[in-house]
Amino acid sequence: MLTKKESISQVIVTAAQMREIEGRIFAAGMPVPALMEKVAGLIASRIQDFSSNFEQGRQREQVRILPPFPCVGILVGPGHNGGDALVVARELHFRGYAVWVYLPFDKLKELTSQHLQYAQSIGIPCYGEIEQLPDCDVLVDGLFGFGLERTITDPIASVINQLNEWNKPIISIDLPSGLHTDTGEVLGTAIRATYTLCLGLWKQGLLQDQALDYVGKAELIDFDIPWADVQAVLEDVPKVKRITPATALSTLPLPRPPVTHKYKEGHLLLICGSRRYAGGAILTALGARGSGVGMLSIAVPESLKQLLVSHLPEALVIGCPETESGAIAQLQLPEKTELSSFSAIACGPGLTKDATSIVEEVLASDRPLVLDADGLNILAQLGTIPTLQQRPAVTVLTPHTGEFQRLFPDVADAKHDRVKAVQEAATQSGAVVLLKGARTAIANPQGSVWINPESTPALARGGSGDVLTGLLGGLLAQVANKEIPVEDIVATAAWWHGQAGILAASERTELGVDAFTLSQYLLKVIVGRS
Ligand SMILES: NC(=O)C1=CN([C@@H]2O[C@H](COP(=O)(O)OP(=O)(O)OC[C@H]3O[C@@H](n4cnc5c(N)ncnc54)[C@H](OP(=O)(O)O)[C@@H]3O)[C@@H](O)[C@H]2O)[C@@H](O)CC1
Ligand SMILES: Nc1ncnc2c1ncn2[C@@H]1O[C@H](COP(=O)(O)OP(=O)(O)O)[C@@H](O)[C@H]1O
Ligand SMILES: [K+]
Repeated sequence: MLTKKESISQVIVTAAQMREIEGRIFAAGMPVPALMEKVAGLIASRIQDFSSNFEQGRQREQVRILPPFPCVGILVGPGHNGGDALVVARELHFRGYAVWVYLPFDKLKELTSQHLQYAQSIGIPCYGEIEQLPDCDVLVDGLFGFGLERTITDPIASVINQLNEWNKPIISIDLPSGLHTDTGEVLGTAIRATYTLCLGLWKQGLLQDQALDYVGKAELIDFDIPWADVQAVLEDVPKVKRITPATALSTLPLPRPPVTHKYKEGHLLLICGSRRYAGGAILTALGARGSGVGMLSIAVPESLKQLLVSHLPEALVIGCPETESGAIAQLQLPEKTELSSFSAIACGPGLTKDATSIVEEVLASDRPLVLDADGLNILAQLGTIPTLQQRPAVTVLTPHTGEFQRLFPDVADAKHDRVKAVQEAATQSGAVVLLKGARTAIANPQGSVWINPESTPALARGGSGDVLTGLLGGLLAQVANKEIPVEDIVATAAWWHGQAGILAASERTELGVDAFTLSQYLLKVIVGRS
């Protein structure tokens, strides 16, 4: 059972949903100015943390950017994001900071205008021209929040560009001004934040790949939104959620029952590799090993059998007849073994496109199936995505953006709105779809989405996807008979994979996480945590 705090930290909303949730809070009697006061008070305290902890040595990593009592420049927009910023300015002023306000707008919302009047009355300098601005240590960005709907044009666009060029740390309130709240698209131009303090609930745009260059380090400022209001608004819509450690760890097949045997702990069949791509088969198998799966069988071309045995002595390696090009020509399973003997099948890494008949064969099986890499390219060529709906077991597709576009050419651009794209692909295909990226997104056919909120560019490296395929196949095999939604298992694999990358990068730098090393870090992620 998740605590309320954990549940809140999973929720992802669009601007329209956030507005509806806030509308309910106001309708229930919470005054708008009181909520702004509460939220901005929390922001001011967090900013104070960033500098005061510098002396106390707490949260060192977060505060390295700010000296004690930095001079703070506050950027104020016309709406309530600007209102928040003015309350922050007032609070920091009273707490002893040197503060100035920059307000490049004439027309303000009523509440924002009142806060401006008061800020001026207590002597906070307010400027309207960028040329007038004094130096400062940090900028607080309250230009636009979730109310931004139109493209930013000059003169504000050029103001934002100039402020970015100052190269100061910038703390954005709610989201970096200029980003679309839902898609993360840059609307003309946007503030490049060092930190984003997202208010109340995670905004979807902050978890879209195209926003990440602007978001910096993001954290949630929880201002006690009643859970009942969140539920009421999100009740009938497909949920978009962040994968958190609590949910991922609770999906792991741990602890094992005391009385069990290897086949009860899942039997995974991997079908991978070719003479040309031998390494992909090894990496996939190492990913599967990392999952703890009870029994691992690996079908590879005959000429790769010895190589696989030498790397994975515990696996049953099945050498298959090969095509002239060195791809698997035919699945030759051991006697009395059928595809239906396995708990799950993962197929694709390193196959080449010459293994078409193999992909057809696994698609015709009644087993949970993960298709990746050439498995996906072959599926796209076969044009049989519509038949996935009729498979008696789940199909999981794990494309990167290129593979995604080949598989789903009529789904709107996967670069523009990855959440919508992955939802459409899953609904269209009846498969669970994992769209790889910096913020990997996973959707089920009903449109529910998980997003992995943490990863590392260290994973942008050949072979790391193979490790994920093996890990995912191994997890699926272990929990195939349990009542866990498949998308939760896929999300757990994505989280585990990302965390292994983060851990490896923290010890070895982002250049030190080759795919083999990544596979060796899988175990370290869960030791002591589950
Ligand atoms: N609801 C609450 O009380 C709470 C809300 N909170 C805070 O409020 C924020 C949302 O506030 P918001 O709705 O006022 O919108 P916001 O993001 O400040 O900007 C909209 C303004 O910008 C203007 N504008 C738009 N596009 C433009 C463009 N391209 N170029 C120029 N102008 C443009 C637009 O003007 P208009 O469209 O009317 O011309 C409008 O005036 C939210 O992110 C959070 O920080 C928290 O305090 C918690 C309580
Ligand atoms: N910039 C990034 N940040 C975080 N994760 C990334 C990034 N780039 C790639 N990844 C992850 O690395 C993996 C790459 O997989 P893939 O493209 O299939 O590689 P390969 O086919 O070489 O194994 C995916 O899990 C993806 O989510
Ligand atoms: K902002």
